Amino acid sequence: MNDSVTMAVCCTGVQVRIGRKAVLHDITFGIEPGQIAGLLGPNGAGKSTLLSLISGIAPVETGKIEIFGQEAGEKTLTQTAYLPDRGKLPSWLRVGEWLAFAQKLYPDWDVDRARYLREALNVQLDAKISSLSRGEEARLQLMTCLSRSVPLVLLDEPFVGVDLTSRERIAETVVREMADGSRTFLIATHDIREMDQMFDRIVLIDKGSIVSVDDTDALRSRGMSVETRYREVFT
Ligand SMILES: Nc1ncnc2c1ncn2[C@@H]1O[C@H](COP(=O)(O)OP(=O)(O)OP(=O)(O)O)[C@@H](O)[C@H]1O
Repeated sequence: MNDSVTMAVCCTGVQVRIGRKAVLHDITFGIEPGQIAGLLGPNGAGKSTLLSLISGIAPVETGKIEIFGQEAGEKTLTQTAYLPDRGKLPSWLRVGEWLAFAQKLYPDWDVDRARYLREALNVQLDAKISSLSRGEEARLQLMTCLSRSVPLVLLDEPFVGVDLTSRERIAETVVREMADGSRTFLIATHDIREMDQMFDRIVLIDKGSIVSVDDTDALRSRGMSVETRYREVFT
């Protein structure tokens, strides 16, 4: 970890219990500004729980999470765009109506970027949200999230239900979106192959504990891909 820069995300000793179950244990890691980080691990590892805390919508009870040096919570909501794993869009609206609403809802909405993403992700404006397939709704949700010009983007399983070629196209689109290095991304995903080349850092988590944090340059210099590292740690 580079101590001379203010980290985009800095988690220190974060613990979470849900009921009697310990879900996160002593989570400590950092993501530097401009990095694209993958949060990877098996089902039930604690990825969604951790992302919701980093997003500021759920309170941190034990430990500390800082977003660009500020404690995660209400004040950092304007700095993060969060795509939750089970988010739902208002089904009674048409896509165009939803996007017009989102533009008013989010002061940081970037009209040009939204137009570019709508075309790149092939989002149809006149469809009713209730009539969208799971993959079409996932693309609309991703588009909504990426159209905001916040410095930190948190994506929880952005590709669920999305077919292979769309996934690859979205990965390319997301890369292009990310390429200027001005924004930091933390992405929880099981689609490691499509994202392999994008990650600068991977945070591997299992049973609520961080198992490893690796910079992908260092992995690649050892001849390892993200996938081979994942298999090494988890099998
Ligand atoms: N509301 C809840 N009540 C009880 N247990 C919960 C609750 N939410 C999460 N958990 C438990 O916390 C653990 C972590 O769940 P979480 O959804 O964060 O994992 P995940 O890594 O995102 O999993 P997946 O890859 O399957 O989406 C799981 O064991 C889950 O059963």
